[in-house]
Amino acid sequence: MASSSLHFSTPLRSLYSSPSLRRLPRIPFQASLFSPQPTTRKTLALSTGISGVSGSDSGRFCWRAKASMAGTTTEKGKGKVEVFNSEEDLSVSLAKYTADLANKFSKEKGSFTVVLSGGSLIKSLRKLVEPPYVDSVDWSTWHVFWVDERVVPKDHDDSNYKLAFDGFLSKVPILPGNVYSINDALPAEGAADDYETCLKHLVKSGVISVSTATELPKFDLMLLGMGPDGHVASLFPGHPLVKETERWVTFIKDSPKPPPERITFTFPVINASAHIALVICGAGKAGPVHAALGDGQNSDPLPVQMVSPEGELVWFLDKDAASKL
Ligand SMILES: O=C1O[C@H](COP(=O)(O)O)[C@@H](O)[C@H](O)[C@H]1O
Repeated sequence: MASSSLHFSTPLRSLYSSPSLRRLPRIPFQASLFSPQPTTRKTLALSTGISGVSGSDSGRFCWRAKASMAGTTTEKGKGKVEVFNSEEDLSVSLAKYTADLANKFSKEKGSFTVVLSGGSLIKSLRKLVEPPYVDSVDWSTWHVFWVDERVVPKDHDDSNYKLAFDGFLSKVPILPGNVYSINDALPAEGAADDYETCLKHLVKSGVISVSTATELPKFDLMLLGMGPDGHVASLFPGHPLVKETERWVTFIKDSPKPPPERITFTFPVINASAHIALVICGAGKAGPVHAALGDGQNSDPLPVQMVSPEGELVWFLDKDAASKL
């Protein structure tokens, strides 16, 4: 198959050349991150020292949209929400969440498929490449994908691959052949086609699970960021691509956020996921967070409001991002 993984022309590519597809990745944990906590207000409850969570998580708050509901689950479709005192606390918890899921899936099926975003998410993954996880995770089972990528060379500063490589992938022993980056030698449309073909091959070979409900690829975990305008992946508010239902991977040439040319997973694929972590920090993102998790309704939902996985949705928010809740 002519996968983008075969086309490593930059120095970085040589690190990940693969006999078959273009890949790279690896992790473990799972658990009761969201053990029931007493709430003190009807719509917003903050508590610390959640049972079953390590001391390093002591800065985490537990927020529930509906205090009347049992457990920590928010309103149907909105997922579980965790609010942290700081981005530092969030990154500690995100590392444990990711590592535990990797461990669970690796034990169950011998592999862990994880999808990365670009942007600030990669910095928030930094605890995963530190002890204890850097040594305890079985990185050999990891398969790494990107929910979106900018159509630039892999060694370009705008490349989501480069961002992930520099901040994460270069620090852990994920197998180069298990890292699936886009073919940066192709134009946007070709790169999207190529990546979709790559996914289809991996579904056929059993590397990526399949949703029995939709027959779409079902990734074990998607780690999504969100822009200040409420975009996720490269699906922007008001852009027709948010309504794409046929393609698994598509392209955009008029991204409102530079660079203009990108490829992106579509919502049907995003929402077929077994787990999605929405990782959002900063006061500049409080508006879209409020639109998604507050009590109000908007007739034209932001892309972040269209994230609704088959499986579990968990919001990892710092207190600034949650400040309007
Ligand atoms: O352009 C992009 O932006 C979003 C959000 O980035 P952030 O820096 O505001 O967290 C990111 O999730 C996406 O992958 C990226 O291509």
